Amino acid sequence: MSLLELRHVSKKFGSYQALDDVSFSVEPGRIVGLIGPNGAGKSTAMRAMTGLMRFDSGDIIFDGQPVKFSKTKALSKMGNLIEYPSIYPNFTALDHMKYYAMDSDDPEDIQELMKLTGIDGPNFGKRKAKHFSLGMKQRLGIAIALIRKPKLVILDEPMNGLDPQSVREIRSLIQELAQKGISFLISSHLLDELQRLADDVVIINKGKIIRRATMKDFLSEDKAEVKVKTSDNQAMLKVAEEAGWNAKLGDNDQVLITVEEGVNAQAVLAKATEAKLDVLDIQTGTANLEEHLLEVLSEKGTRA
Ligand SMILES: Nc1ncnc2c1ncn2[C@@H]1O[C@H](COP(=O)(O)OP(=O)(O)OP(=O)(O)O)[C@@H](O)[C@H]1O
Repeated sequence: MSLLELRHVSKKFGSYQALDDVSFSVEPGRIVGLIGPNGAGKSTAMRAMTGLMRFDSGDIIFDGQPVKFSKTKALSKMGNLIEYPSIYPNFTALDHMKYYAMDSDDPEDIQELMKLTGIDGPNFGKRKAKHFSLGMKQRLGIAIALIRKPKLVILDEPMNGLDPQSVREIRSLIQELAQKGISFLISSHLLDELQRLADDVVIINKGKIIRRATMKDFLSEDKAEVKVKTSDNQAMLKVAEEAGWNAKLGDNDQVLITVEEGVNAQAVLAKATEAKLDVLDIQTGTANLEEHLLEVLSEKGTRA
């Protein structure tokens, strides 16, 4: 059974359709990336599924129970960092943990949790939150979200504003927690990061889900391409088109040619040489998440 399931969820703000028949699920122990351009409806969907916002129609089921606006029993097993837990400037990390544990009927062992999330180290100690870096606050936020022993943690842009070292640390923390069986639903603009982290992707645009897949399947949908840079890319494009190949100009001053039978780097090189073009660079590869995502969004004619 899915841990979280959205079934045909819709939400309008006035006449604006922010969520339009949204359905997707999060399976136990999976890290799911919720991806979409600005204004796509990611935060709205996250707020609906945590009971922070009313939705107009459809169902949201979490851990076997319907999610309704206002607190429900189910929500105690959902940790969310959408609306940040208040961080009090004069509290230490331990003060925060004690304070939020009081709120819970069955809190996780605080010392254990502080160790697990790395907020028990010398950097934290007696230091007050007003002196924490963004990365430290993010760790503390995750630790607070875990106090209620959640089965699902929802993170809206968890890597925002973090330096590369903190991004790495938060990534390994999430992976470690997922291995312990906690599911994550994460929205992020840092697609490289999601590519490394997420098991599944859900793509939303203009309030509609346009794709649900495992990250592996989503990336492998993308066809391999020969990426070639020559002394005259317009001429190279013409050569490729005359050969009947599927080719286009790429963003990065390259000609991109889809690999298919008889079309590979060697064949491209041969054609370029025949046309007396200097090949400056040639490589074969698949697009990354960002490139493939842009392609999917434009395919649907909904690119924002
Ligand atoms: N309370 C609100 N009242 C009116 N419109 C809203 C409200 N909240 C969100 N919207 C609109 O709904 C749409 C979806 O917003 P949402 O914040 O869910 O997008 P998002 O995918 O999270 O975007 P971003 O990546 O920019 O955070 C936007 O057009 C936004 O302006």
